[in-house]
Amino acid sequence: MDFDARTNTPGSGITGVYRTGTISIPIRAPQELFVIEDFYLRKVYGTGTYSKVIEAEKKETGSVYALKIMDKRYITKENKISTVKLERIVLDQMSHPGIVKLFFTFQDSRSLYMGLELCEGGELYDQIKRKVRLSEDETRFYASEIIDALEYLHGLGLIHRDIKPENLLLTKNGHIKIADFGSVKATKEIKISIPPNSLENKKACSLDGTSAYIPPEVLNSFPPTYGNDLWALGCTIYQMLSGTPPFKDESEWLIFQRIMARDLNFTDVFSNQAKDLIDKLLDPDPSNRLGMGHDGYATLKRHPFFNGVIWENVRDMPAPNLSLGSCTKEEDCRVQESSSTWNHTKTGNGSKSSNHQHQKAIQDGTSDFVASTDTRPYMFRIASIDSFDSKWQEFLEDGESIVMISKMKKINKLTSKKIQLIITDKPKIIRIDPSKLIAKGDIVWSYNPNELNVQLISPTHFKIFTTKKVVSFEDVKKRGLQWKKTIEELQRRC
Ligand SMILES: Nc1ncnc2c1ncn2[C@@H]1O[C@H](COP(=O)(O)OP(=O)(O)OP(=O)(O)O)[C@@H](O)[C@H]1O
Repeated sequence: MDFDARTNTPGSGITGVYRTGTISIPIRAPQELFVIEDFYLRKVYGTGTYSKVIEAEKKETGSVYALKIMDKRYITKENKISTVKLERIVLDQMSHPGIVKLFFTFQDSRSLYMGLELCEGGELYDQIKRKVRLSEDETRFYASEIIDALEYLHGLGLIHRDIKPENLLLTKNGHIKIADFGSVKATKEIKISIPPNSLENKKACSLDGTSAYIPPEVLNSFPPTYGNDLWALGCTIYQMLSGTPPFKDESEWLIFQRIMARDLNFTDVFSNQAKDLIDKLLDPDPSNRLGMGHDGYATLKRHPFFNGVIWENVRDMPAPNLSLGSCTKEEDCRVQESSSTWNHTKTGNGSKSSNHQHQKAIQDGTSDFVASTDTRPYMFRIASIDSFDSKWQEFLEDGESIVMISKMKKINKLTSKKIQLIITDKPKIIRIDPSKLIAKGDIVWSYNPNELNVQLISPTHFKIFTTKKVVSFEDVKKRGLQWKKTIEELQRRC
């Protein structure tokens, strides 16, 4: 990541240039030469798969931000560099009251930092949980603000791909801001500058998003469309009104079955208008969903559920009262403002933990936040992320990219072995011993499903059949279906 923070174009709001290959993208939020000690670190707002978000006050100015701290080791190990770059570039160029703002970035040897607009009201998810379910007026308010922001996002040619109540944050005044652009996808209609290759459909066959909000066409490996976000909006509106998402079950596998079967049930809490709106957003055909027609969002906004909403001034509507949690100061997990830096290793299973889980972990002493002192010279601490080569690159040929990668167990009759399974866009299925970093041989690729196919035994167990052998795997992250779909999609590309 090559960034010239000193380039300043007066009057344009542009404060620097992001260089990627031969392309230069003007950027507004500069990469600063800050260090973590420049901030008072306060409440932990949440943890993501490879990040934590902490309230941080800049000591010098008193300005308060949501500091998103991302673990470089994890980003490189899981091949997320391009994802993080795209999120940063996209956030930088958006300007809408319904989308969280990026103010600056900086980095040290361990982490990348994004200084984001703080959303003190927490997640919409917490509001739903605390109130059990939201009234139709409250739902209308939040849905209108989400639609306003989605219309802007789609108008720029971007698909969010992870719309859900956890990624819809609230300001202290109770207004919605869409956050977490880690799954964002640029379409061919893109109207902002993005790094080269971001349009390549490398991940078309991967299951991005959160299981309960994934639309059926994504489970069927179709490329993403704006319709993905409209399906997720339908699920979110359902969840606001009833307290739970429409497709829920004990495992991801069972949730997917319900989505595919469109097993949608409405209880008495739904008015006819709400039912009709949700039904039309959860249309199995993405091109039929409200908001996807030739007049774009107009039909969606005209739906009777939104009667009375003045779309031109949607952000001026009075927000519902926030139901605030009973966070005590002790739970606030305040951290000392000493010259500490943070050892932010990835959280256990990579899943997101809520503030409460995290605060409990801190009380239990099991938090993965450990104060430490980085004694390395400053120049080392501002090394660019591009200098951190992914350890898997050596197993790839020039120009070959990873489509999917998982750590799992290869099950033999009596034993099992840890293995890193990688599938590339070549396509090639590579097995690597993750501790010795030695290639354990490829699984012979074939475009013919009679010669290579995947059988799903359970969400965690799957077998890859080739003409020569059968290899059995256990993926504790339950990505068996994802592996099956990915292999099948790559076979279809032939
Ligand atoms: N600007 C913000 N203000 C307040 N809280 C925030 C902000 N951004 C994120 N959070 C909180 O931090 C949590 C983690 O956010 P983060 O973006 O790091 O993870 P994520 O990308 O949502 O997770 P994952 O990578 O697993 O999808 C969010 O769910 C949210 O509760």
